[in-house]
Amino acid sequence: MTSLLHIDDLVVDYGSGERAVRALDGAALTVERGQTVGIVGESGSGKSTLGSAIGGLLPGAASVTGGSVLLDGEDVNTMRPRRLRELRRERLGYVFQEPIGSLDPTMRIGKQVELALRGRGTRADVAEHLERVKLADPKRVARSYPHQLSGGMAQRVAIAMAMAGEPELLIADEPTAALDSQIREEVLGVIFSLAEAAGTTILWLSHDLPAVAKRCSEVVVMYGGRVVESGAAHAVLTEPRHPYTSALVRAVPGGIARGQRLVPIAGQPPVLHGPARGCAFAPRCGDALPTCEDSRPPLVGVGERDVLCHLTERTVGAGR
Ligand SMILES: Nc1ncnc2c1ncn2[C@@H]1O[C@H](COP(=O)(O)OP(=O)(O)OP(=O)(O)O)[C@@H](O)[C@H]1O
Repeated sequence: MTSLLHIDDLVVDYGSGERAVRALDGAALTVERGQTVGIVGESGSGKSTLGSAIGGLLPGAASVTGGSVLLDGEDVNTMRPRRLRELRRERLGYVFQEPIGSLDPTMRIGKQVELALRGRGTRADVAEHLERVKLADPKRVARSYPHQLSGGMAQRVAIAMAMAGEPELLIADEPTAALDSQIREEVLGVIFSLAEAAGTTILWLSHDLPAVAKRCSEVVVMYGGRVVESGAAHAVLTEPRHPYTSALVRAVPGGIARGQRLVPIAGQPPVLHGPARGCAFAPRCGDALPTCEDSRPPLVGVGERDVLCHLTERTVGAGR
């Protein structure tokens, strides 16, 4: 069966010419139906660019200069605009960090939810969708305008709208980053339980490793616009193979696995202009070999996971 999402060697630049920033430098990823996938990595690793590229939602400054994004076998990059709009409407849902941005400030919430139900929803349907995201007084919320809601309420509305069409794939780009810590868990709980009930696959872009370890079946670790390690979330985050994943895990206060000390990652993530010559993490990697600086690492399969690393290649064997 065709994978729900298959991204191969995806290259995205912001701007043009020598100063163009390479946000994705050959990103590769496969997501199967029903998985809950956490995409993690420091700021600038390319998570949001990847999330936007899936729905053809990259800003005007960005251009796809290589690779493919196959949704159920169809290439998003070469799709006609009409087909792309149809796909976004019928199969994809997006939730962003700032919920207010996804709501129309001039329209009552009830009307917006009704539109998300493609105009087929009655008042009772609208109230039911608002109730599902655990809004205390759905009728009052339906009569409100976006500016009358708190950030947490607005995010619940945005989730209700994204899930209204029961999408096959929900892309949640740091949906709780702008919310108070006590409601983060509740909002995540709403997203994951609605997705489970609807059979929706989740791609959650996050900085929160412990939360990803707790909620996701798979994890994808990004660095310098590439996926450097991916596999079952628990296995990858408790026994990382890539030096960058190890460093990220060690940097979590309290640690993903007990007994690990807090170790900040020294140095800064790269801003690439054109393809990285070798491994983008090499300048910050304590285990780097001479080859890491000038030869791009191969993807190595280790059991059920993939690791993009020369060291792993040396210890495990040939690349995929
Ligand atoms: N609109 C833009 N114009 C120019 N450069 C951009 C733009 N958006 C992103 N970039 C650059 O592309 C690279 C990848 O950024 P991206 O936002 O995809 O990473 P991220 O992992 O989502 O970061 P964060 O966690 O901070 O959201 C970074 O170097 C970033 O500065």
